[in-house]
Amino acid sequence: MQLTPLHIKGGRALGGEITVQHSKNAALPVIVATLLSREPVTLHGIPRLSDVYIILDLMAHLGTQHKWVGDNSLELHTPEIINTDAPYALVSKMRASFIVMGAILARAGQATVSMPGGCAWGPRPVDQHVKAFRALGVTMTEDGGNFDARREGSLNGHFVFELLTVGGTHNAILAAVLGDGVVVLENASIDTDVVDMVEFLNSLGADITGAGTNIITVRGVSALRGGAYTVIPDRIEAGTFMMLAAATRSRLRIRNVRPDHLRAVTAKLQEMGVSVTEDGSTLLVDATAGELKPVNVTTQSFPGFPTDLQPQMSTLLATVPGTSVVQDPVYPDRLTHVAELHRMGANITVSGYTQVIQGTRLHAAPVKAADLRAGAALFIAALTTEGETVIDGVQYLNRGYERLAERLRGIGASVQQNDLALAMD
Ligand SMILES: CC(=O)N[C@H]1[C@@H](OP(=O)(O)OP(=O)(O)OC[C@H]2O[C@@H](n3ccc(=O)[nH]c3=O)[C@H](O)[C@@H]2O)O[C@H](CO)[C@@H](O)[C@@H]1O
Ligand SMILES: C=C(OP(=O)(O)O)C(=O)O
Repeated sequence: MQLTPLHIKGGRALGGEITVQHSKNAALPVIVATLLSREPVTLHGIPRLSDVYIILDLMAHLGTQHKWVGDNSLELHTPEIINTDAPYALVSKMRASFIVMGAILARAGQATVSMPGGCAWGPRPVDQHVKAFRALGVTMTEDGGNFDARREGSLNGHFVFELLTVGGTHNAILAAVLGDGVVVLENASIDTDVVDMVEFLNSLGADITGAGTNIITVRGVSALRGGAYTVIPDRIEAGTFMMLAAATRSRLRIRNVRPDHLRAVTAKLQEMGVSVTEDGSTLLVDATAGELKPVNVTTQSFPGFPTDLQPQMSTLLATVPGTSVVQDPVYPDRLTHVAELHRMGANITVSGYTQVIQGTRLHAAPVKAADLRAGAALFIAALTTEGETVIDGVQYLNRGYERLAERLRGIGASVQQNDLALAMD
């Protein structure tokens, strides 16, 4: 859905407190994982985001009935899988939806899922998903832009991922939960979103051990029961607000945080001279005292510095005097924020996946988000500048930040939008 642009006037410090939503990237696989149970499941902490509506559309096609209960709780029930395909029209809207393959395969024995294709910042390969399925006994064929997966019996065996993949680990676990086989995944992702999905599945009766380590063992069970679960807080949204506080030289109290999910981010901000204090599930970020220092940042899989915070960090560093170097080997083409920041006066030179950033004072300009975290980078940049910045491409922000304009206004930001309505279910 096309949304009207955000009009942001910045250049002044923000203050007060902001509450972080629950995690988009944990909620999506947990929602998909409900496909494995015939019983009703209630999920709490589901952010009202366009990505969530897209996955719910896809699941409705597969046979899931859903009902929102209050603002952020969702009842889901999949008594039967009524279709075993995930068509291009639905998968292409959100590449992460490829993990429905594992869940459909587990429940129905066969799945046909459209190839996810590339995205605004480069290729999003699924070769590791496919290799894992094959190694575990699934017959995989490719035809007409679709992957077809079939299993005769239960999944069984070992697979060593060639690289750390969050979605690949989700997919392989989902495929192995039901049945009587034993699957061992080595070099598995230790990401918080993998751990959250496993804790959810185990709460329904799955038998998965080792989540949060590089070796995950899935022992098949005959069926899952229903239940209720609350998704973890969104560490990427929390990190975005931490960088917003630093970039606007503000003092912000950020609530509903798992500080242990943000250690790499906290350490980098502290290295820059930002004060970050933990108090239970609250972080106090204070960038009001003294000049900030430039730093070098390289993205890594969890627990390293997340690629999903790279554009926001690059923007913060674009405001810090001196030279910083930011490298994103996880997604080497994730650079759509750079040309837009240039329009705002940023001094960033790009070579491969390396940005060399000379800090300066940014100025307002009309800009356009081409993807979600580039959009986050732009609202941070806008809030550092005097004058009015108009940000187009707001539909990308609605993929990941719930009621953004309203919540930014709550910490003193001047953010206007004529039509903030999200697509409703
Ligand atoms: C909805 C969701 O949770 N998305 C997140 C998830 O995406 P996603 O799960 O798609 O990302 P992966 O962890 O799979 O990707 C990590 C790296 O592995 C590569 N790769 C991945 C799979 C594969 O089969 N082959 C391959 O080469 C990717 O190109 C990338 O370089 O983790 C990414 C990395 O933390 C985040 O940026 C995304 O926000
Ligand atoms: C890139 C992201 O999501 P996706 O993997 O769905 O594109 C993100 O959350 O920053």
